[in-house]
Amino acid sequence: MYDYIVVGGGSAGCTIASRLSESSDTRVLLLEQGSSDWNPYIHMPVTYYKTSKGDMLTRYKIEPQVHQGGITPEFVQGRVLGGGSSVNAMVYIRGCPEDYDTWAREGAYGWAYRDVLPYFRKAEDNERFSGETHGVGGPLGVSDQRHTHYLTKAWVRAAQELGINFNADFNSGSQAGVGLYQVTMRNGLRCSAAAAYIRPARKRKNLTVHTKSKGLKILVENGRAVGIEYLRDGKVVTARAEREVVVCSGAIGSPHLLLCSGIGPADHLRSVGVPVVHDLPGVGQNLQDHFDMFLIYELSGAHSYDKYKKLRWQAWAGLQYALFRNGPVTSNICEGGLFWYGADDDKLPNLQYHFLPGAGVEEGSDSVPSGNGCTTNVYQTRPRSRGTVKLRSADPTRFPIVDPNYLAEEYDVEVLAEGVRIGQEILQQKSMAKFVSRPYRPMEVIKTKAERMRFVRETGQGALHPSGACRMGTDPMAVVDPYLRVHGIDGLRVADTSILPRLVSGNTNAPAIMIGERTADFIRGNQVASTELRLAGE
Ligand SMILES: Cc1cc2nc3c(=O)[nH]c(=O)nc-3n(C[C@H](O)[C@H](O)[C@H](O)COP(=O)(O)OP(=O)(O)OC[C@H]3O[C@@H](n4cnc5c(N)ncnc54)[C@H](O)[C@@H]3O)c2cc1C
Repeated sequence: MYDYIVVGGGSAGCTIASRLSESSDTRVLLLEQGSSDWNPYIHMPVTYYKTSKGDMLTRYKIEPQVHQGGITPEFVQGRVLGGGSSVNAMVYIRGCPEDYDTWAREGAYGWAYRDVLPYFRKAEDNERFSGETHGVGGPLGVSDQRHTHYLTKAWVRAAQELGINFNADFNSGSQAGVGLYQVTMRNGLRCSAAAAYIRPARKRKNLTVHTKSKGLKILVENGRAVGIEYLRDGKVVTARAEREVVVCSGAIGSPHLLLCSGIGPADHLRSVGVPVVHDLPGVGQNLQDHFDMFLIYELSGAHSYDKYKKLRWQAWAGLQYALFRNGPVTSNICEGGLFWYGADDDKLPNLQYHFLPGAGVEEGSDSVPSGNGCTTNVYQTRPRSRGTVKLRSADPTRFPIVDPNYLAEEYDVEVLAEGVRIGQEILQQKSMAKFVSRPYRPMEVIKTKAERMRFVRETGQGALHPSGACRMGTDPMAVVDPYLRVHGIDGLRVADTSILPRLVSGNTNAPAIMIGERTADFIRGNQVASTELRLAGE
């Protein structure tokens, strides 16, 4: 018997399990379907792209995308202790203050920027920044890049040559501008949620971590979650929770687990033969994701990390890392960042760029024929398109039907087309022009908006930031309330990126960890920090 069962050992789940187990009289079970994070490719920053080989990712087969001519782009999620934070590109971004203020205005009371900022700071151990916006001494190492490629610096200069301001801190509350990302690393190693939160807690007798353990069904008795049925070593076992079950199975895993447990839209559950435990129409709705465009270039020489594909360069970089813990092995590759404006009707930057001095690094992106390339990717930070997660079958070991419904809104295509235009212009500036021999994807500088829009529809793919399918709020379609308690079921919370009412303007790992910190505080009754939190009827 446990007090709390946390289902899913990703960014949010590791944070919650660690925080709850700080009280030695609290018994916590953390279940993770993937393996433990033993693989060295997780921890050496530059090898993060290698985590995509093997079984550290769940590869969802998404539905044919109606607004992309029926193609089915890649859609992966972390499947290992640490979840996304163990396989991601380590870019540390929180979104902008207005994201959270919008959540609060729309019914996620108590989640305004001033409410969430203390939790970003609580998590953070920033190497360079301190003060009102940043935290020092928290579990999550946030560092400057130990190695920045000269091509990235050239790209940062090129953006400035186009009239874009330099921004030294994208998390200051003002995103606009170009600069270098801070990264979730400590001492030249990845600082995943598992490394930051679980590793220091592993010795606690009151924390049990079961990897290779997949939650199949939340057990509900008399309207209260009392435990979980899960698969371990080929056997179905049951664990009971005296206080709460906290679902942290990620943007797809969490709605999937609720649906398999009979918590979701009643008609849909019946249609696949799942007995209805609680009719909650919003489960699986409101799925959103950033949508990435890749601009790939051939370089005139070995001016990028691509040269490290050769063994002799790898040996050299490996030696530098072994001796000094610095050099190219410490790069997260997504080094350069830019937030900029893609629509006249939006006062805030709504485009985010990542610059990679290399090609073919990210899921689904191409390398170049000469072997020496670089990549700019750009997504719209606040997409309007919405998709769904539904059950294919009542069998919880089968993948759900995931339809992100990318580009359903024409507005999204237009913003992205503008993103492509600006991205190509940056590469034409003098600081970059001297390194670039030709555009590779697309094959030329696109001249018209119509062609850019076609390029967006034909070549874009999800940016691996799915969110929103267990939306927080106080209206009938909301799945969890602002304390992240599932509406209508006692003793059950959902806490991860699936609760986002709207995607944040940027990468999603830091927000997931913030949600984890906040949830642990809610559970422990420390709700005073959110003075504005008022629930309808309370
Ligand atoms: C390749 C990649 C690159 C990315 N790059 C960045 C980046 O650079 N910066 C950034 O901020 N964000 C990035 N992201 C996104 C970010 O890492 C995720 O959004 C974030 O980690 C999500 O946290 P979470 O807690 O919501 O879910 P996750 O971290 O996905 O955790 C969910 C966990 O639950 C487990 N699980 C699922 N179902 C079950 C079940 N039934 N039983 C038990 N366990 C289950 C999963 O295996 C997983 O470990 C990236 C994501 C990916 C995949």
